[in-house]
Amino acid sequence: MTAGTALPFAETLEAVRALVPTKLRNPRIGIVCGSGLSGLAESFRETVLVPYEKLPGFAKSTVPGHKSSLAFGLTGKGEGVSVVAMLGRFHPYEGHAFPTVVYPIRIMARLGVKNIIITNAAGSLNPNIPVGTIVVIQDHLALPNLTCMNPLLGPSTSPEHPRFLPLSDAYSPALRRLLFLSAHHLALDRSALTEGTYAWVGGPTYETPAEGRLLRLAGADVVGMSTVPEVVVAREEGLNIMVMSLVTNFVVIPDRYRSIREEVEAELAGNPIQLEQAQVVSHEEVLEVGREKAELMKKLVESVVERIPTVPELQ
Ligand SMILES: O=P(O)(O)O[C@H]1O[C@H](CO)[C@@H](O)[C@H]1O
Ligand SMILES: Nc1nc2[nH]cnc2c(=O)[nH]1
Repeated sequence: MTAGTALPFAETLEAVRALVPTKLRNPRIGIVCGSGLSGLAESFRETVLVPYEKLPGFAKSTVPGHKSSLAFGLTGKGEGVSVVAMLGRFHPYEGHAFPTVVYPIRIMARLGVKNIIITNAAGSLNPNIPVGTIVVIQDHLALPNLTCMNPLLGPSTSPEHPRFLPLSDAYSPALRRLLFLSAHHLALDRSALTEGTYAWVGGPTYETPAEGRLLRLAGADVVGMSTVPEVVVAREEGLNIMVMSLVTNFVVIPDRYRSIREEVEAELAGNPIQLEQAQVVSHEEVLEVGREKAELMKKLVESVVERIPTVPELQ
């Protein structure tokens, strides 16, 4: 789908009606599983998996660590809470146009979702936020949005949606509060969960040291290649939003560059030196940390989901 193409909402909703039992098809809570985090839906009960290929308007996720299905199910104690999870998302760098990237969010909203928990894997730009930390996002910095790469570009999708959407209040304080309460009830170490700002970049290349430094200087704590288009559209659809970034690696920002000139001059002077080699990040490393922290992320998400029905402003 490209900007301006009519979106096949009616067909997608009809497919959900045909494939998902009544009890599960109008969830109030949506979850987006980031790289390596599809396990967030493993503890759902009565799960019905709907492959994206059966949903008109959906693409296929091509990134390792992203499955391509919606999982409908129940979570929490007693009767349980009805939820839907995206096992795999679409990123612009895969070649998907913005309307495709955010289409599942618009579908969730039309199914009845009011609260959305978006997860991702991200690189840390902040020396005080080590690998393995979960960062609840308080704000974002989206260089693409500032340069005419905004998911809301193009004709308005509906007269009900504001053309000029404010984003200063995008991240729900009530949901974030539930996350910290959950961390307390799960007796999580205080250092396991922190607050920060997410920088969205296009990818698929990881940052150069200079780019990492720029984002850090601009106030970002973590960086990734997803999430912000989903947040923007979820906000346009009127959803309450919480974003949890799992830090899977450090973005390499050396204090100083390795100087080849110094090395050559030292060698010529008979005192060879070898300065530190630059480190590099890999998607395998990203997925590995996702596996290590999957259980903790799942417990936190479950605990937040269970508490949402108790908060009047989230209904
Ligand atoms: O943001 P998610 O989808 O979790 O994935 C993150 O991990 C991938 C890079 O390793 C990128 O897609 C980045 O955005
Ligand atoms: N842009 C970006 N995305 C990531 N996703 C996981 N780690 C990273 C990273 O270091 N940079």
